[in-house]
Amino acid sequence: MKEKNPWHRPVTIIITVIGVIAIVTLVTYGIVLDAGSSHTSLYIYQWPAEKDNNTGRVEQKHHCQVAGKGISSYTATPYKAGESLISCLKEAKENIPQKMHPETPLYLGATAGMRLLKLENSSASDEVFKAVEKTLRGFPFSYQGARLLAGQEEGAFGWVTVNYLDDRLTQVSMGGFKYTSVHGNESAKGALDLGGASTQISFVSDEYNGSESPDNAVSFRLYGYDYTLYTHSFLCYGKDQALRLALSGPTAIMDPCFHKGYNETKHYAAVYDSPCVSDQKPQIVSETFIHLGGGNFTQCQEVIKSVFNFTSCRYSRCSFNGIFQPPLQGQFGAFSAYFFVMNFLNLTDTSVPLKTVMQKLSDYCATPWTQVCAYFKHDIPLKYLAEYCFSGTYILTLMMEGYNFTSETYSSIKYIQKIKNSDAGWTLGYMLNLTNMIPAEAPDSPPLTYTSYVSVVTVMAILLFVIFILILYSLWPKCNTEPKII
Ligand SMILES: O=c1ccn([C@@H]2O[C@H](COP(=O)(O)OP(=O)(O)O)[C@@H](O)[C@H]2O)c(=O)[nH]1
Repeated sequence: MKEKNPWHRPVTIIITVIGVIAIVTLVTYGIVLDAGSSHTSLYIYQWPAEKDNNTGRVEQKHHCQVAGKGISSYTATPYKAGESLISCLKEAKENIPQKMHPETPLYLGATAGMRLLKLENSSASDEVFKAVEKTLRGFPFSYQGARLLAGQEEGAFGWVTVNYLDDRLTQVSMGGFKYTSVHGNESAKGALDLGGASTQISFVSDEYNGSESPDNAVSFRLYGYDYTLYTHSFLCYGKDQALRLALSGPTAIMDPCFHKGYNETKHYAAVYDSPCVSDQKPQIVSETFIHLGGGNFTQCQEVIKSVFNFTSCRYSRCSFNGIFQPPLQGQFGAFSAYFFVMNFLNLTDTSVPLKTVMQKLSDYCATPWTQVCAYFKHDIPLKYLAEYCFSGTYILTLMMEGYNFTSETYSSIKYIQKIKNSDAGWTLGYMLNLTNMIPAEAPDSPPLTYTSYVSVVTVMAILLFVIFILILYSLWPKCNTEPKII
């Protein structure tokens, strides 16, 4: 009889061990599309399958930016809103193993652009949603719906994302000794989100329990702690709509928020075709106007202040437009356009005194347009480049005048784009909520990141393998052993 190859057994063991690793490191995926006013982004999240529903740390695996404008811009040709998503959905197919496609939840949430479209033309908004749904259903994922997020949800889920990624929600227990690392109101971080059409502020305050202005309250129980979050979304106060608010009115032509030398002929329709400003359209025959830059930060601040209403407040305290806001508390993470703008302006360092930040922005606004263009035109589209003086001034005015930050509390704000490789924004919080991934009660074991989890499993598997080999070696029949004659 042919003698068995002695290497068969180790090979079998290696294959078994690899198989075990493959099973225990199975990954679950989720996809969320953020259909914003200016553009749509697709995010793929991943987490260890076996930690589903527990403390498994969800991480962003992939981000795809849909080409073109936001879905709300396709009112004339709604099917194109659906088609615009195809290339990112194809990318998602490539980034998620095929066998996982049917169990990968797919969500789309639309924000302020679609809120405005719904106000303006509800049937057009329905058509866009239908087109988008048709495309999403055509992909092999588990379609979970395309819907309009309320401003309050956008704010609250942004807050959940920031605090989840920052590990500010969990209670850690180690070696039987349970201690609270960071938790509750004292250490939760506020969230400031600036979009194109709306802006959100969300934070917990010891002085807010939801009894005053209950519409601003969202309550959660997360990892054993109760939170009553204050949140408000200001529709029309995203940076693109705020620019329209600032441009509208008789003083629009010489604009201090644009650089000196900026001179563009623009259509009135492009400014006024939004429900945020449509009632302010001037009664003039001309279709166009000349937009001239004045490059003056102080005057720009005055123009921007005029888009906020500080006169009426029926609560104990307000931010602006008669909206209640409790006293600011703790640290804040400012993301989305807050980051894009301040990063471009090189002003993300909030340890720099506010006075210096304002001086730098003032110098930037005073830079002639020809000089700005010559310096940046190869890297940044001119339309965006022209708006950074306005956007930076808007951000500082919104924070200081609108939300009541002071030169002392300005340093409590951190401009952030990503936390641990995941983008800050509402999408992760939305998915965590819909997949019930954050337990109401505290878990027993400390959470591991996916990478640490895989590392631990791999080290354990290698150890097991080494032990197997050692046992095998000790039991292996020794070929050179002399046969004993009894
Ligand atoms: O690299 C970028 C990407 C976006 N934006 C701006 O950030 C805002 C993002 O708005 P979005 O459409 O995401 O949000 P929504 O209005 O729906 O809240 C828009 O003003 C964009 O022009 C930017 O300045 N730089």
